[in-house]
Amino acid sequence: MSGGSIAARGLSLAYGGCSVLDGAGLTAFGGEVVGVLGANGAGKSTLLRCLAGVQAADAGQVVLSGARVETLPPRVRAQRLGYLPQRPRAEWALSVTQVAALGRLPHLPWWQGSETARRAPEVISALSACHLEPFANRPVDTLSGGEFARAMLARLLAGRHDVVIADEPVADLDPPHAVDVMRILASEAARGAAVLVALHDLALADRFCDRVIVLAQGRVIAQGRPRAILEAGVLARAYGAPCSVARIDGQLLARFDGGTSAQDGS
Ligand SMILES: Nc1ncnc2c1ncn2[C@@H]1O[C@H](COP(=O)(O)OP(=O)(O)OP(=O)(O)O)[C@@H](O)[C@H]1O
Repeated sequence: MSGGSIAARGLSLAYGGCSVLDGAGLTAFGGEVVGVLGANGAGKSTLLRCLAGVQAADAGQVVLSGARVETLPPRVRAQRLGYLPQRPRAEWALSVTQVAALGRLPHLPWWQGSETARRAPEVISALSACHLEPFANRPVDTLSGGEFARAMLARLLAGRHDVVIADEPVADLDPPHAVDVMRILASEAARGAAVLVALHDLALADRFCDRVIVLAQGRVIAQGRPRAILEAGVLARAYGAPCSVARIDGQLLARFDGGTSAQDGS
């Protein structure tokens, strides 16, 4: 195992005096999938952006495999840490293979261009893992929402990072593809990566995460093994709604007042 890790300590951030992160901290070690949960606006994406080094916090530290993230040269950081934002965009109509190959560029010397990256075994296996072979030559701006999300995941996987951060990677996916993506993230952890994933699907979090971290109003209100944390009291606090929790045939069912969120995908 590569043994990457990422830790945040005391991250705070405010927009115009309005606190978004309030002393948030977490650690993810190589070999584990850590789910980041919380209501809309709880601060999940902001926390993950700070961890990825694409946004600076007002206070606090991020340590990537033992080094303060801001001290790492951008290329080294890009080699060690892969980040999939919540709503990734493609600015050009590159093919799916070209997009996946972008994930290899930090690992290649400057004189080897995108042609080398496109042929890299990491790119080919990432396309295969994301079931993208039929789309390999398609411009990404012709893909459906879920196909596009998988192409962006392939770019992330092609980087073979020590730390993988994915912000709601299953949001656009049908249930079987959502399960596939969680299995892929679990296999990233199995090869030694520390995986952090923001999720709204509580059943997938319960099934695939080794630990979960629950955010509310920019603070970590609970963390631990899913079976211990995903219970009615914590979820009601996190989502601000009465909640009951059952496990039927091992699958988590979280029912919120006003509707049932029969979490899909198991
Ligand atoms: N640039 C900004 N200016 C002002 N407020 C912002 C800005 N970016 C984020 N926020 C606010 O910060 C809070 C946290 O946003 P964030 O995107 O981190 O939440 P989230 O937990 O990822 O939510 P969701 O589940 O809806 O994706 C929200 O209330 C959001 O409106």
